[in-house]
Amino acid sequence: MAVAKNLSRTVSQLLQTSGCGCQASIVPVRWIGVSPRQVTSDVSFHSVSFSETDHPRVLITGGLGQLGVGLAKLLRKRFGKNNVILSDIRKPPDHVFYNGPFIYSDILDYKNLREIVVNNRITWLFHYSALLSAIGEANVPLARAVNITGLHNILDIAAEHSLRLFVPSTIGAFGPTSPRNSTPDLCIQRPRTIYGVSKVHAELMGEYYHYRYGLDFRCLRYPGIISADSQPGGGTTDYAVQIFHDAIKSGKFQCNLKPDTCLPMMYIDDCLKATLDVMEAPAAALSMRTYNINAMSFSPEELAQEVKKHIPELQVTYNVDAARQAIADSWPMNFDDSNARRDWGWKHDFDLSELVTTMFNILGSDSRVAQIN
Ligand SMILES: NC(=O)c1ccc[n+]([C@@H]2O[C@H](COP(=O)([O-])OP(=O)(O)OC[C@H]3O[C@@H](n4cnc5c(N)ncnc54)[C@H](O)[C@@H]3O)[C@@H](O)[C@H]2O)c1
Ligand SMILES: C[C@@H](O)[C@H](N)C(=O)O
Repeated sequence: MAVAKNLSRTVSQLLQTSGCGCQASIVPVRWIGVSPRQVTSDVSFHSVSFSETDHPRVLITGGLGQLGVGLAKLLRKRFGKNNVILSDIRKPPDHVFYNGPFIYSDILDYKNLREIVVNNRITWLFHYSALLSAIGEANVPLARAVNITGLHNILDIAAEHSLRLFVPSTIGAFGPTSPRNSTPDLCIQRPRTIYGVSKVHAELMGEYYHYRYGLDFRCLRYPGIISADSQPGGGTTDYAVQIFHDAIKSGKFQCNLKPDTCLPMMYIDDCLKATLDVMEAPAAALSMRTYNINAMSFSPEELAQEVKKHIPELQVTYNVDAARQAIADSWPMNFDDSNARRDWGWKHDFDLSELVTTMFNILGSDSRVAQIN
């Protein structure tokens, strides 16, 4: 009886304790032995710390996708080139390899991850590795491994080494039973894709580690992100990037979503700015650990109208992909990001017309360069 009472007191204390009050001694440490390439025994695994005046030492996983290279550029400007390490399982192109530290890292290899964090004295981790919505449905076992098992590795490493951890979530973490117009931070989340399920899992696990072990977990739910100099990696919102490339190349675009499919979207600079801002926000400002962020919502039809202001001869046709359409129909149409705006001052800079003009400024100058060469 006494044991049961003690146990229930301990559990309720844990549930009430804020993340910051947790003890390091209860951090889950996986003992997996020492790899031959690992650091020598006189180095303390728990010596990594940085004061507010130091720059963080950053690792980005899955850094060669649509968002990672841009994030590394932004963080290197702020914290110094050598303080930001990009990693991925793919071979980096020259312009990435020669522009700052790059390292091979498979997030499914726990030992290797730990070695990288220890040897490089990492203090902040941005976890970008994932299989996105459409490609995840095409390979569920791989998506489950990368998005769920990989995340478990990241969480344990981050808790063990007291890292500040950023994990992006997505509009895809909501489903057909969530309010779609608009979708608040806290509401029912029953996504129907492995991508969405894995992202809800990431949100909940990150928050659990925060309250249970004091992990400094920070998470933003990104809308569909639009960028000019990096290609999307197999998502449902990819059409909104492809239209620019096809408009410039051929003046024709075949859209795989219905013309009136409205989804939240954002220009990459806003997305990366929000990511850095939430990581730099004082912990006391964060009333939650997972926030929606938003900039605009539009449909393919509305985007095409805006693109035609720059390329009036553009011809758009629709050849709907049933799988992608079903995903899009289950996602938010509008995203309520009022908590992020209130708590840490989130504010987007790009609306639809600025986004389209910026895309053509970048892609237009690129294509002119290509023609000259
Ligand atoms: N791009 C968007 O519109 C968008 C929107 C919402 C959320 N997000 C999230 O932001 C993050 C980055 O998105 P992105 O668009 O750059 O994704 P992406 O698909 O373009 O890139 C993901 C990267 O993960 C890497 N990867 C795959 N398996 C790996 C493994 N085992 N180990 C290490 N790396 C591995 C891939 O090689 C790839 O470079 C993802 O978590 C994604 O869910 C993106
Ligand atoms: C929305 C986002 O998570 C991604 N661009 C996808 O479509 O899968």
